[in-house]
Amino acid sequence: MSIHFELKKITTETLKKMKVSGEKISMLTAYDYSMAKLADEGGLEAILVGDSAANVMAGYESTLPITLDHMIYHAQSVVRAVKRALVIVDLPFGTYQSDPIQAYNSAVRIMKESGASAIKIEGGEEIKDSIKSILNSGIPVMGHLGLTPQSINKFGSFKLRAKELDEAEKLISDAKLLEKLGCFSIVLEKIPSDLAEKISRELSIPIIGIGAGNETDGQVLVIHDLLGMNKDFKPKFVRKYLNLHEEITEAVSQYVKDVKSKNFPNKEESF
Ligand SMILES: Nc1nc(=O)c2c([nH]1)NC[C@@H]1CN(c3ccc(C(=O)N[C@@H](CCC(=O)O)C(=O)O)cc3)CN21
Ligand SMILES: CC(C)C(=O)C(=O)O
Ligand SMILES: [Mg+2]
Repeated sequence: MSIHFELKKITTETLKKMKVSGEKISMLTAYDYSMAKLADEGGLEAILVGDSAANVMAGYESTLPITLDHMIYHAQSVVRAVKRALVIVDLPFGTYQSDPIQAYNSAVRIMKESGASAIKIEGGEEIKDSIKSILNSGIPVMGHLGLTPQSINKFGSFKLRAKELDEAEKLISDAKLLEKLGCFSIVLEKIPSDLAEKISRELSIPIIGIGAGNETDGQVLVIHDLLGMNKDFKPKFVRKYLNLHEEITEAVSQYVKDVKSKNFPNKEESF
């Protein structure tokens, strides 16, 4: 299969134009050089260095433990691989909520040390001063509303968000606020499809959904989920395009067999 898209760097403006023209935006996560290269060559518009690295890369139960230093390390690896996609980096838990100066310092470190093009930040009204201060320094900001995993200890579960009217109204007003502040895009996670559709229609910035139906302006998934690398994580919103868990464990056990039987290495593989 050949790469038939234009090899031109995607910008936040490209995503805004795609919304206007009705072309859907595809985004996946990546945390390391090899996977980011594959993702970029597959033709994604955006690559998210998600704080889901805490789960996927480091095996933590939640996204809370990952540090700014860890996120910068992942972002540096991804930036070295990517030629075309827009690289966006999650601000991790505890690096932006206390005040606008903390948020500014964290976002500036990511941009300075990784070379990424934008940051993503979880929350609405509560963190508006932090978002403003990042935007004021010229850093593009992507919002993230609905199921915000850094607040899992407040929510208590990964259940559908904004099912009830009061939470849906708060989400709509938060989304409008993020647009007004100047965010270039918003991720909506695990909310009813009709609510995500309404917000996508009412706002002029691109809305990227995960578990938010197919009427948003684009979609995002964790790449390991789409590749079927983790047997145990299968929420309803994931579509598995490969079953790499099976492929890889089978390859490894074939290798084990070959080593034990001295089938590997053979003459051609030896000096
Ligand atoms: N591998 C991976 N994929 C993700 O999409 C992801 C992460 N990790 N880590 C950070 C957050 C956490 N996310 C999550 C986690 C769980 C559900 C979820 O639906 N969990 C349950 C249902 C929980 C319930 O209804 O009570 C499930 O069906 O697996 C959704 C998003 C999304 N993010
Ligand atoms: C699932 C996406 C939106 C995310 O925030 C992450 O991977 O950290
Ligand atoms: Mg995240």
